[in-house]
Amino acid sequence: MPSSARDIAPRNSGAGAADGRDGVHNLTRTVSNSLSMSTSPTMTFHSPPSSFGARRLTETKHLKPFNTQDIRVLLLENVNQTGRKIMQDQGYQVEFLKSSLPEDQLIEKIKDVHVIGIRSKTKLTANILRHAKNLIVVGCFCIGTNQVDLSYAASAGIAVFNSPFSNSRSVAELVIAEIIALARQLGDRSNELHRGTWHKVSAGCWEIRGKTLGIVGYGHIGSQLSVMAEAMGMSVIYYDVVPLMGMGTSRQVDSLRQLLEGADFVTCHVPETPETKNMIGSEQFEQMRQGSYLINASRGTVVDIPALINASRTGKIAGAALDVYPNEPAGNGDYFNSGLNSWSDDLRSLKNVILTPHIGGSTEEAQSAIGVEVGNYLVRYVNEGATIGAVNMPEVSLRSMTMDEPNGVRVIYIHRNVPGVLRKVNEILADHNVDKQMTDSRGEVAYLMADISNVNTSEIKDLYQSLEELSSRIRTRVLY
Ligand SMILES: NC(=O)c1ccc[n+]([C@@H]2O[C@H](COP(=O)([O-])OP(=O)(O)OC[C@H]3O[C@@H](n4cnc5c(N)ncnc54)[C@H](O)[C@@H]3O)[C@@H](O)[C@H]2O)c1
Ligand SMILES: O=C(O)[C@H](O)COP(=O)(O)O
Repeated sequence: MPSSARDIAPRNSGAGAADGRDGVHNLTRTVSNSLSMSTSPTMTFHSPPSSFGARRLTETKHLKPFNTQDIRVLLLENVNQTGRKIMQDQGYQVEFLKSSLPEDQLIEKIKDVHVIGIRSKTKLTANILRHAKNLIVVGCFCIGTNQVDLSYAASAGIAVFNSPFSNSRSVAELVIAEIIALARQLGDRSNELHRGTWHKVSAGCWEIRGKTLGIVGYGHIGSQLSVMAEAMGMSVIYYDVVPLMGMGTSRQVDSLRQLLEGADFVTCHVPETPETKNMIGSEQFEQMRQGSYLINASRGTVVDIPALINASRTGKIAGAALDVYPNEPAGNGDYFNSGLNSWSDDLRSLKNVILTPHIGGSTEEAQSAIGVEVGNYLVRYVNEGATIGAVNMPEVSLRSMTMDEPNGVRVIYIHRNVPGVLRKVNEILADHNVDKQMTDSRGEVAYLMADISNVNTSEIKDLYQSLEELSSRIRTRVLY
C-alpha cells in the first residue's frame, strides 16, 4: 500500500496548480470556515487531482480527501493503537487519551472535533452532543452502543459505528472460565492460599459436565458460548425475545422463568435497554434452582445487585461472577472505595463471588480487531460518506467517487424523512450529470448520496447553499 499521506501532503500547498481548481480551493475554504461557525457544520474536502484519484482508489482502501490534516479526532478510553494508526495514517490530527472524561471536560473537547472514538464508559448524551458543532461521526470501539444517544445523534446528522462482534469470542471464553471457576470455588481457594491458608475441600465443588447452562440473550456472544459449553459436556437452553435456531443440540425456551427453573448456571448476554433493566431481580432469583450460579458480563443494569447479595446470603445461589456494574468508573483506580455504590462492601464480602473490572472484551486479539474495524468505518465515512455498518443511519454507499470523471463531486445530504425532498434535491442537481445516486431512510432520518460530474468550480458554492436552504436539511457535505 503506497503512503498516500506523503503522496498528497506536498500537493496541499500547491493544490491549485496540481488539480487545476485553484480558485475553488480558496472558495471552499471560505465556505467551510464560515460554516464552522454555524449550527450546521459542514465539511468540504478537496480531492486529489483526478489523474491520481482513480489510481489511488485501486491501491488503497479509502479515497483520501485532499486536506486530511483538517480532520480533528479525539480518541478516549485507550482505544487500541491499530485504530489510532489508521487515522494517523490518513493525516488526521489525532488526540489520544487513556481514560474517559467528565462531562464538563468532554463538552469543551467535543466542540472542536469532527470524529470521536470511545468505548463503553463515555456517555454521549444529547446534552453533550448538542455542543458538538463540528462532529460528523462517533466510533464506539466496542460492541455496546447504549452509551450514545443514537436517535439524537442521527437527528443531528452524526453517524455512529461500532464493532458488532470482534470481542464476542473473548467474552464467551471469559464466561467459560467463570463457569468452571464458580463450580470449583477457585476464587475463594486462591484468595485463601494468598493469605496463607491451606483449605482443601470438595464439598460444594462440582464438575460442569452434565450440568445445564441457561443463556439469556442468544446473540453473538450467547451463541459462541453455547458451542463451547456443549463441547465441555454441558446441556444448553436459551431464552431470547426473537426465535433463533440453536447451535448443536441447544434448545430455546419460551420464557425467562422456564430458563431460570431449568438451569444450573445462568448467564446474561442481553443489551442494556429499558426491558433488560433489573431483568434479574428478587423474583428471578427466587425462580432459580437452589445452589445455582449467576454470571453477568453484559451490562451492569441487567442484574439487581442488592437482590443478588440477598440470594447469595440465603444460599439460593452458590456463587456469581460479575464483570459489569452500574456506575462504572471513567478509568482505572478506586471503585468500590469511591462511595459510588451503597452495596460495595456487602458485595465484596460474599463467598464464591468473582468480581472483574469489565474485562470481557479486553484481550489483545479483540482490541486489535476492533481498532481496525472501527478505524476503517470512520475513515470511510469521513473520506467517502459511506454509512455501511452505521447503527443509527440508513446504510448507503456508492462504489466509488467519480474521481476519474471531469470535475466530479460527491454530494451527501442528510435530511428529515419527509415527503418531497428527493424532488427538490434533484431539481438542484438537475443541471449536472448525476452519475450515481442512492438514498435510504431509517426512522425519521434519510441519507442521500449522489456522484455528479461536470460541476464547474464556480457552481460548487451555489450547489451547497441551495441544499442547505432546503427546510428538510440536517447536514450537507460536498466531497471533491
Ligand atoms: N463484558 C464485556 O466486556 C462485554 C463485551 C461485549 C459485549 N458486552 C455486552 O453484551 C451484550 C450482548 O452482546 P452480543 O454481541 O451477544 O449482542 P447481540 O446483539 O448479538 O445479542 C443480544 C441478544 O439479546 C437478545 N435480547 C435483547 N433484548 C432481550 C430481552 N429483553 N430478553 C431476552 N433477550 C433479549 C437479542 O434478541 C439478541 O439475540 C452487549 O449488548 C454488550 O452490552 C459486554
Ligand atoms: O460493549 C462492549 O464491547 C464491552 O462492554 C466492552 O467495552 P470496553 O471496550 O469498554 O471494554
